[in-house]
Amino acid sequence: MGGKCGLFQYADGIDKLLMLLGSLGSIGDGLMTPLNMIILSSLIDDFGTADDSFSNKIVDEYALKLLYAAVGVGVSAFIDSHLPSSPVSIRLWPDCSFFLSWRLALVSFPFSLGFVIPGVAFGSLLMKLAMKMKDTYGIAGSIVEQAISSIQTVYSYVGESQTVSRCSRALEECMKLGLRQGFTKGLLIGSMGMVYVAWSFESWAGSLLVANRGESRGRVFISAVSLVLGGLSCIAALPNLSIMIEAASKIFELINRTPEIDSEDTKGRVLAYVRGDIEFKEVTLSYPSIPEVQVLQNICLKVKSGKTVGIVGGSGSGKSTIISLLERLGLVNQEPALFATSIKENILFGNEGAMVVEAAKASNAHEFIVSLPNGYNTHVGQLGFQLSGGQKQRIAIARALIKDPRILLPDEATSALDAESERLVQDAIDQVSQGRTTIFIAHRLTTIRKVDKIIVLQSGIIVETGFHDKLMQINEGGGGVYFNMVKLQQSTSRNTTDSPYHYKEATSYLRGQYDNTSKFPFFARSSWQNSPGNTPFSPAISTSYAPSIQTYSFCDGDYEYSEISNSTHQRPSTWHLFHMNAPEWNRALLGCLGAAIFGALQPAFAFCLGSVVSTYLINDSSKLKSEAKLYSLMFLTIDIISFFANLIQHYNFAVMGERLIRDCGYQQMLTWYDPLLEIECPCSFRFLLVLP
Ligand SMILES: Nc1ncnc2c1ncn2[C@@H]1O[C@H](COP(=O)(O)OP(=O)(O)OP(=O)(O)O)[C@@H](O)[C@H]1O
Repeated sequence: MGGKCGLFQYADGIDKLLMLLGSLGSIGDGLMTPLNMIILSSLIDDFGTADDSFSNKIVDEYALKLLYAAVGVGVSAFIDSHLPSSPVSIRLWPDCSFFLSWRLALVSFPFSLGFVIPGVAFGSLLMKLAMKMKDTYGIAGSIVEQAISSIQTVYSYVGESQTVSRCSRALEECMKLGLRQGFTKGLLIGSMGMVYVAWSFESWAGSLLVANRGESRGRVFISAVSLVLGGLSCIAALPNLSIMIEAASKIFELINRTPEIDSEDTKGRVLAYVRGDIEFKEVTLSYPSIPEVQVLQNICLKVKSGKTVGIVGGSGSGKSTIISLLERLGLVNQEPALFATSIKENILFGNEGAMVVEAAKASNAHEFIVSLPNGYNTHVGQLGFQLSGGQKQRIAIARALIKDPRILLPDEATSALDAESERLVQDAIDQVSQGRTTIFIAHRLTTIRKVDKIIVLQSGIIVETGFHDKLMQINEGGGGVYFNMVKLQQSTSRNTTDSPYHYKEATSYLRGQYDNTSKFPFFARSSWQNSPGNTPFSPAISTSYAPSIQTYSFCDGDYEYSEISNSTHQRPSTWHLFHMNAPEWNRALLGCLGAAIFGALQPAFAFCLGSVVSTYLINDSSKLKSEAKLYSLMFLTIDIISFFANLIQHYNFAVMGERLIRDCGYQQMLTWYDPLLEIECPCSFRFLLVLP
């Protein structure tokens, strides 16, 4: 344990001292109940043999003993680790029962295991179910998360019903697991009723020991109490122990992991000055996931410091792979990732105290930044969603520039932009690439006409090299690869400009097709134009729809919708909420019934337990035995009732809870389509009704 691989491998001296103090405290804390038990056993004996001499003096004596025990335990508990049940106390319970009455402890020991075994078995089953449920809820959650983060795409492809049904399928799976979990929980807590079986046996066996063997009444009774409590402590502590061991092994696995590429490794050559010359010498590369495919084959490429190179080629030809091999040198991605902070912080990333405005001016970003209400302090939002693609790219260029890289690698930086943004970004790149080695990847071949060298890639092989005019002159068999790419792009761009079929119309057409067939009322009114989700992008259109907003309620599996004012919506009446809960009434009643029965068993159990103590004090041994038998039978009856009461209670509440979670999740999916509505989800009221 204390060795290099043990549980305490990362503990220093202070940690070990604290753990030692904690352990000592734990021993003291664990002594509390056995000490009390020993004191109480004497008290019961003295009470049983009491005559008129059972005076205040004896009472004072026991009160003082208990006070001393309490002070000692209080001090120990203060320095204890405060685990719900420390291993020390578990260890002391059985010791105490053996000390008080070894015969009873010996014969009753199997009964203690009787409720430890089902506890451990059902407990681990519950744990497995909980892990499965976590994964399944994770799937449902990721569907929602993905849909929300790409809400515009979901809208424009009319993917609402598909997304809702995917999410509800995942939630159905969660519900099935939840029901199994409820049933197992019922079995687990029901099987805890084995504690009554232990009581049943111990009160009967104890009566025999008192009547036939003349054992001390107090010691026999308290020995039985210790045995039961010892078993219960085991059950309470086992999950803690297993969680501790499991957590420790996972943490150590993480700490001990040796990454293949260690970014903190100081070995290797550190260049004092990067001139900017790049050379690929017969580079061949395969990705580990597909080792048989050579993504780059025998690449030889020389770029002199300060020169510009353009890499072109079809999709999957290996352009980005070349750039990936050169990363960390000043990269401008296709989709630049901005951080959810201000523009200034984004530009400064990795280089505090640099000239932000100069970098923004050089990247053509200054003008648009100062036109924003908060200028350089404008928050760009998560991943920069509050900025246009071109604006993001110009900020990314400023960020790259601020590091003053010798090598700049713009990866299709202008591929997703309109003509005006493309011009601004291209100007920025042209400006900042002056005096730096720059390797462009561009799908729009017009952007690399002026570069010093163009590399044409096909399936990871360089098939042509040269500047634009030279490559355009290759005319073998209908032209070279680059020549054909340029021609194809020219004709495609002409066709696109001539086409009257615009994106918005295409989208409206697409939605119209689906809207007619949609089975959800939501989608019937959910057109591109009046969609509240579309508001930020088309305010003029959406305001004309604003006064009338629709909402939905989920009732007996059917959707109702009604028009309400967007400013006022009434809170539903309590009766209405009860009515909405109608499908759950029978489950709620059964669950409450189970809970009430189990609750009622506790006073019955307390009565039986108290009666057993009184019975042990009877001097007539045959009466003692017959009464003890009666209470023994009563404990058994309590056990059986408790098992079924718990099963009924936990299963029915699980059914109810899981249905509510499913419905709420489902309702949530419908609600988030309309960010403006802020409908209070009716199911949340149902939750509130259930939770108390
Ligand atoms: N991480 C990876 N694991 C396995 N294969 C990969 C990985 N990244 C890329 N590839 C494969 O390597 C090949 C080259 O990919 P690469 O991204 O370099 O092409 P590209 O020319 O940049 O394509 P595009 O123009 O579409 O971005 C492709 O066949 C791709 O499927």
